[in-house]
Amino acid sequence: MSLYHEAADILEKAQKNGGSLKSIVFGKKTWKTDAKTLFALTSEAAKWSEVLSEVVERSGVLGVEKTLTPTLALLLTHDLFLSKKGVALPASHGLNTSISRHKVRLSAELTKARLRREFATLDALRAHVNSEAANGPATDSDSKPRIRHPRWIRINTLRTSLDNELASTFTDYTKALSLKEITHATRDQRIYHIDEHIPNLIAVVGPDEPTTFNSYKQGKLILQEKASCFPAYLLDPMPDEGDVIDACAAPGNKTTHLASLLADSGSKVTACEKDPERSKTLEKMVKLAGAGDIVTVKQKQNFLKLDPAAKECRSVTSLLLDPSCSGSGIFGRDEAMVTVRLPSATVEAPASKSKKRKRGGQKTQPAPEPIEQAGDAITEETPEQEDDDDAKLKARLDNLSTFQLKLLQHAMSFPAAKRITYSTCSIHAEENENVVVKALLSDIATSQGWRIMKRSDQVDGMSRWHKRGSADAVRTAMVASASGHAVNGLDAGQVGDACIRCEKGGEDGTMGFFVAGFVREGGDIAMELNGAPDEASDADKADDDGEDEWNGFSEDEA
Ligand SMILES: C[S@@+](CC[C@H](N)C(=O)[O-])C[C@H]1O[C@@H](n2cnc3c(N)ncnc32)[C@H](O)[C@@H]1O
Repeated sequence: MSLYHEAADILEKAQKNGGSLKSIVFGKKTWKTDAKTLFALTSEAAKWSEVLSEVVERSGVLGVEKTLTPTLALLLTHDLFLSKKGVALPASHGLNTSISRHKVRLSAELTKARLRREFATLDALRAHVNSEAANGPATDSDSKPRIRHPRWIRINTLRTSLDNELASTFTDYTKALSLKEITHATRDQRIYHIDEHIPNLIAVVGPDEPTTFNSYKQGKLILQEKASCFPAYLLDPMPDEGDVIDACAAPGNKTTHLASLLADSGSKVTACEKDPERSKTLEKMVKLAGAGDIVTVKQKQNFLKLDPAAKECRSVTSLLLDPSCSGSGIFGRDEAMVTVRLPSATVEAPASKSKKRKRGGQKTQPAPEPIEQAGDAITEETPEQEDDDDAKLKARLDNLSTFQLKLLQHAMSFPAAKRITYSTCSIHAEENENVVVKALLSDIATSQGWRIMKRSDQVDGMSRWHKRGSADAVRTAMVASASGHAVNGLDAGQVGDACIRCEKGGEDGTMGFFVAGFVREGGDIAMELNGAPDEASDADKADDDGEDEWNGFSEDEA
């Protein structure tokens, strides 16, 4: 398959499923073309897709060229006019000739498309297209104002304070009283909003790139999605109560958040990270955030192999568990605001309007709606890999949730633990409510008295958060687990209400996210300290066997 056929495949998938280009390209290892080349071409073509679809449709080439699918025509037109190297095929290649012989007609349509948009030169149009891709168009396809995804910035109180930053880094910014002012801001406005749920978190919009701020470079500001701040805040580690483990820690956003919550308390955080490369990033992040005195990084540490009965674990009263997941709740920085719009297959050549036909096996269909992939920088997990079919997705979710449950049960086996948070940036119930219900019904939970942290027992900002877990998903998991209709004496509605969800995109300005808290009343040492519980040994054994381990989507340090 050529570069263009593979690129067409990618764009069609992105357009059909709304998936991210990055995950489609890099989630598959069997491309014939170099993945970077494919990503470069498809992301450029996606940026230009609205203009080029118009050009291809109006030129009528699709009505006369049998070998060209709409997507191939768009890609080839892109390279013909907009790539420095031109079409990456020999001049005699069928695809090249099928587009090149319409160069004059296509060029005229490109000029008309530019003039309709009131740009005097192609360079001016290019600048506009690049800016729209970076910042998002001002309106949706139906001319409604587009919801902007804020940049969420956590003020690192280990190094600075909210007041200091507002008076320095954000001195040119105006305070917005509601998040809506941020999500509906115009592109040139500089505004901040102090979040009403998470202390020391602000939402920002403006033309400046926060990674260029000095405060960011000095570790005073941490770019962290709002939802990603929920787990440490929900865990609510009590100063002087005991120590905390961050079980799956890299790149370290939640680790440094925990450290800031525990500053001056005497309690310590142990951060485990299994992956060697990500361990280095974690170490760097902890240092930059000024959290080195509070956090001990255990590089290359598989959490499942940490012995809960070991002396170093006896003081651990809280655990934060944020394992690898499908990443289905997130969107990638690289494709923020990209719209994939493909030409309609039904367009006919002006000269032969009666000769309507299908091309390249592609079904004739109405012009597809643009798909927005709005997003912001996320560094903790890469976006979801595209699954070709439901069976593959199911298998992947089964694999992930088995691993996630194992980690959660291992966390429950720490003898002095009183609180655990479990979180994913997944939208799938399989990784969320299902795991929670299975964990609550497991032997380790029932024997050690683990319960769900009820909404009424949650820290203020989290009990006020409006979007809760799915009662239906909890009910389904209860029925599947043959537990009847209650867990911990709570019905599905109450367990669902104890779980917290965030929606991907929309007025909340969040990514798709899930978090649940677990508590153990009393929380006293409830087992023999010189022997790990059976579940832990089983987990270790499974890990040794290389089974049920998921390593798929955690490499993103971009
Ligand atoms: C979703 S990311 C964590 C993001 C992190 N909590 C943050 O907020 O920056 C999951 C991490 O867990 C690591 N991981 C996966 N399995 C692990 C295990 N068994 N033990 C320790 N780390 C693990 C992955 O390598 C990955 O870095």
